[in-house]
Amino acid sequence: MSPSRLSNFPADNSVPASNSGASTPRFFGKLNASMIESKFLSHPEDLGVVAVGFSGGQGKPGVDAAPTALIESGLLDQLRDELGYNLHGHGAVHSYADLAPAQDPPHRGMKNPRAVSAVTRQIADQVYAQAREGRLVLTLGGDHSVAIGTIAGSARAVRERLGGREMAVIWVDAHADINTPETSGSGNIHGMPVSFLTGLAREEKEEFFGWLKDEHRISLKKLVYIGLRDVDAGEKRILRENGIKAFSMFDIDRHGIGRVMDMALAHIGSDTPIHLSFDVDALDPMWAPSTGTPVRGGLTLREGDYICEVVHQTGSLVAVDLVEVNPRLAPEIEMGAHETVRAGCSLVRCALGESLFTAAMASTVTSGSLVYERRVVERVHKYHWPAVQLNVWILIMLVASCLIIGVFSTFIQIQQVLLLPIPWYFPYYITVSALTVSFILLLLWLIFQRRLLPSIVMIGGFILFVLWMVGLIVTSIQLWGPEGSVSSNCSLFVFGADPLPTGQNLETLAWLQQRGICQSWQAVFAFGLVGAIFLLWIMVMAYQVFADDARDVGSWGLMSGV
Ligand SMILES: NC(=[NH2+])NCCC[C@H](N)C(=O)O
Repeated sequence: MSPSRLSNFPADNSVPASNSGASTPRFFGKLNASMIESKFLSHPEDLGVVAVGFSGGQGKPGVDAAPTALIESGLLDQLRDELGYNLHGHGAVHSYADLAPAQDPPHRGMKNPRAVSAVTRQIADQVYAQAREGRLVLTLGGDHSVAIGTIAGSARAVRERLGGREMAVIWVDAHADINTPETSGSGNIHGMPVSFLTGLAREEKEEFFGWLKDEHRISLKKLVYIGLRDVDAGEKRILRENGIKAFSMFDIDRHGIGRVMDMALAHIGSDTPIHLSFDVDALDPMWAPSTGTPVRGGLTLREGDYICEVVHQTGSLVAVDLVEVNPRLAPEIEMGAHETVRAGCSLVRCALGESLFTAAMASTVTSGSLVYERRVVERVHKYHWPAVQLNVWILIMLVASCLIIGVFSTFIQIQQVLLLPIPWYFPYYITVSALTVSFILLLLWLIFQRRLLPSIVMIGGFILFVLWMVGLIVTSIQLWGPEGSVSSNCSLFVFGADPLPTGQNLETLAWLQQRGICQSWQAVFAFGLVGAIFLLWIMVMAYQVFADDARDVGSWGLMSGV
């Protein structure tokens, strides 16, 4: 993070706001909004802009001045002149002063509940009105409570336009903002929007977010966090209990932003519209100091830009929020507000396709139909097999298989010596047992390679279980079947022989041999039964290992750093 990185900015961004449009080299002309084909927008070249000058979701004044600061720094001009969007609804920064209630005492501990509810309701309508037209919607906040409105509005429009389809949300933030009124320590609603949007927090009364209906809500399964590093205890519990996909700064350090985004987008899938809600405090205060709740150890500006770029490249983007820029804060940091606004502009331009514009201009080979394939995602699984149980299973199955092989090989020999035919199930059971031994060897090899996949174990276990059951049933029929059953012969002639032959003579030897055969039958049955049960057990074990993984990967399980 050398200061020289600052010089990476396009030159036009450092010129004072209002001339930035004029400073654009003329030959750029007006290009198509984006080189990426939009999957869900009918008018991707149209950008609905909602500028929200609202700060009631938290206590620090100034965040309501952000839209004006962003616009004055030339953001909208750049979107129109350089990225080629047709802007809609960008005429005014809304202050929602008319919605301020005369009195607004706390409700369930929430501060300014009536004001935030009324304003977000109005924002929902504004965003919906733009999104309904099949436009991309950009909301400039405001504090993060405004996302109650933006997401409610775009979720509703997506459902309506795309036949009830659900929308995913990528929430880039240092905070999870998923407190319920009851878990919140501050009472600030900018720490609660996600709980209202997912239905974790609910209210009947219209004036306290009772206007949020199912059509406005998003599923907890379609929510992905990126950049978390300051999560309240109650929020951690909510994330864990609901298995919410969350990539903390720890995950970004470990895997890198590239892999984290691959995993995040793989979770969402390529067939789901995406709403990107970007809180500028996800960036490290080094890049964005002027924000209400800065937390050190955040994203670099480049990482933030990258997130926006790859989300744009999916072609699934339907709406973008940029919130929590507060130009009045961090006056002690030289150019702090300017830098924060600049960072915000950079994020928005990336989300709206700037890098592609640059890439296409710079490339000598790409044409207008530049398409970025999303890389095939390789998910990292960490399966936790119960070591002791697995070892016991392997040992017992080995013993059972070897015993059955031994017994039936002996039986075959005996039949041969006695010149009797060999029944089919002798070689059958030997084959099944040999297969079991091979399966165990395969498992051992996979364990050694650290690639023991539950699916392999489940499929193998199931096939062997079926084969093994056939053997077990045939043995039972031989033992207790209707005619000349082994069991009754044994108890009658062998165990029940009266008097028991004794002494060193052929009769005694023959009796001993017969007793051995009878006992072998019993052992085969016993181990056949044990084997079948153990094969069931390994399938259950594999299923549990699989289920544990599904709960862990990429969700709170990876977030040991928070
Ligand atoms: N959007 C934000 N900056 N949120 C900060 C939330 C901080 C804290 N978790 C709270 O509930 O108050």
